[in-house]
Amino acid sequence: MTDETAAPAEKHVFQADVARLLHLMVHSIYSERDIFLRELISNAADACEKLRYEANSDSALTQDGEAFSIKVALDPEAGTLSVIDNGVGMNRDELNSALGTIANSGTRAFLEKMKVAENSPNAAELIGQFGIGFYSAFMVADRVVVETRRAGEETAWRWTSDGKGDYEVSPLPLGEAPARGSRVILHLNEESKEAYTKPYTIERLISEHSSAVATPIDLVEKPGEEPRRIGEGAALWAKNKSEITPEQYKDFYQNLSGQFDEPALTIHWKAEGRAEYTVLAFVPGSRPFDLFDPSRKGKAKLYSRRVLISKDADLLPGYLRFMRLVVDSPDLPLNVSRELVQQNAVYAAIKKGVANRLLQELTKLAENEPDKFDEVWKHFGAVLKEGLYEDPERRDALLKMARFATTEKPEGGRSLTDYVANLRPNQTAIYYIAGDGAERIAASPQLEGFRARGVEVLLLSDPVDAFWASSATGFDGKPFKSITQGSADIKDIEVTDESQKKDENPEASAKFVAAAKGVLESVVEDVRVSDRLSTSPACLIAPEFGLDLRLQQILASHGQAPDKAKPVLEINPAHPLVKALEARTGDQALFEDAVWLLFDEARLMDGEQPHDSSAFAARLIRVLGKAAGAQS
Ligand SMILES: Nc1ncnc2c1ncn2[C@@H]1O[C@H](COP(=O)(O)OP(=O)(O)OP(=O)(O)O)[C@@H](O)[C@H]1O
Repeated sequence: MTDETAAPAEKHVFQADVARLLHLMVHSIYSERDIFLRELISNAADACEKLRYEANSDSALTQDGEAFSIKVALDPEAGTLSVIDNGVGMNRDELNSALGTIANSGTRAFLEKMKVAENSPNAAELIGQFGIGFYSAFMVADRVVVETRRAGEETAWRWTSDGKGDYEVSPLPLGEAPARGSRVILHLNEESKEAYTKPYTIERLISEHSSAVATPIDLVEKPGEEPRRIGEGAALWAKNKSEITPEQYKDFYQNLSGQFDEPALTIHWKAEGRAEYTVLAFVPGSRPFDLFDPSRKGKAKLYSRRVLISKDADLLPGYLRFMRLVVDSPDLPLNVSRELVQQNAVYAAIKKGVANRLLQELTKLAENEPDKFDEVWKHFGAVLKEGLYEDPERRDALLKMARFATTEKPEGGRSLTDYVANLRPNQTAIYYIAGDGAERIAASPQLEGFRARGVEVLLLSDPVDAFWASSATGFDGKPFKSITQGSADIKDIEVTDESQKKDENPEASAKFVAAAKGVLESVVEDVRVSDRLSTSPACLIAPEFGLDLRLQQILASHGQAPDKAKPVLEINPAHPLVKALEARTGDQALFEDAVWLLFDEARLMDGEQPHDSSAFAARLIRVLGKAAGAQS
């Protein structure tokens, strides 16, 4: 016996967050308790994959020759269920850090989310997405014992807890310990005892939730019985497509992603040539919780001949990070560190090949099954659009599949190909307006002249839009043009809405514009007559060169304050107010107040504050007073 096995048991208190998680488990998400088995089997499979990897550089770790397997052992009399693996196991330090704290960032995110939705009906999905794993055992057990021995080590440990606040770690005599790996023994609570010691229930749960696990699973129905194989543990991706059922693909996806939805698209192929590799990839049916995580990391599982190299390889460009996939290549070296693998030439070739193929498949879906693709775009369009400025090489392919809300189709789903087919005579550009909130931008005065001419405008309300749209060169030979910047270029397009045809007096307008410019000189670059207004009296436009107004706003909301260029105020000469002001010469005070108010009103319509709030208030009161006939 070593000194350590003679040492007494150590008591530890759970980290505060673990205690909270355990409380939540038992009280809020109790109805989803079946999930515990999937979580424990997934940990057991991970432990096997970890050891398979480590054994590559140290074959002594698996010299006993025992094949990797997971056993689920039932003992109806004792009321226990055990999940036993011969994977990597844990030493004392690993045990303390893995099963006493919350090391996993997903679990932390889960706790945050549950703060908001304590009794959320979607708790099961949340559990799946955040992978709270091991602690879910306490939904069905009033005591959990983990007996574990790290492969290659001469000490073993027993971890015990009732999940109520603390846990104990004590040495486990080698005679009682597994040769390698872990036994997770659940002493089932009264409500769970019967259900989870019934072989057919367990078999059903395993086939529903764990059938795609890449390690064989055996069931021991009661003590002394021979193990019976119920999961073959074959890597699904290595099989022929024709041998795989849609159910199996779905199970695999759910295991891989931790989500409970149906995949929106399943892509499975084998590449041969410079690098040989197999890919099984899925577009999720809903948004994963960490889609907009600032790290923007993808989640590809990378294997070399079924040995897991990395659980979350950074294989995909950031804008494809929503995809879930497995890549297995015999050409990837196993004897270098995980970090170095990512600098390998074969890895680079795989990376390129995978991204190209995934985009091709998305394009195909957009062309052949537009309704299905619309759903994908609804969930992930905002992410895919990041590729428009990040990946110039694939920009055209991305533009082709992109879908937009437009003035013709505010609900979205419009492609640029359809937009271009709908160009009006003399229309030379693809027009867009970018900004916060689809409804707000759809109500922008800058759109009026375009609507009056039947010119379709893209309504871009994702924050990423202002970035790509200002750098993209065009589509199908037509440049993109912001309708809140520069001149409108739509004079030559015929007005289709008769009611919007203007009755103008160019001379009076020129005078009005010159005088208004004198008043607003300090705050605008120019004042001019507008082509783009039909019902509003005025609007603001960014000058031709410089940053688009909306891009300035978006940058400011991200804490970056670009040097703001002065805007241009455009006036609608056909508006009754402007006409009245043109006609009413001689009241300079009223004219100045009115011009300032027009300027501030245009700012308000753009979601900005008035230029000077107290001056704005004073002017408003003065003008209203005059209108009401108040004595000054
Ligand atoms: N059977 C096991 N063998 C070896 N280590 C294990 C086993 N079960 C759990 N662990 C360790 O405990 C840690 C915590 O497990 P838990 O299931 O809570 O989260 P996780 O598996 O890391 O996260 P996720 O569920 O997102 O994959 C694991 O990362 C692993 O280090």
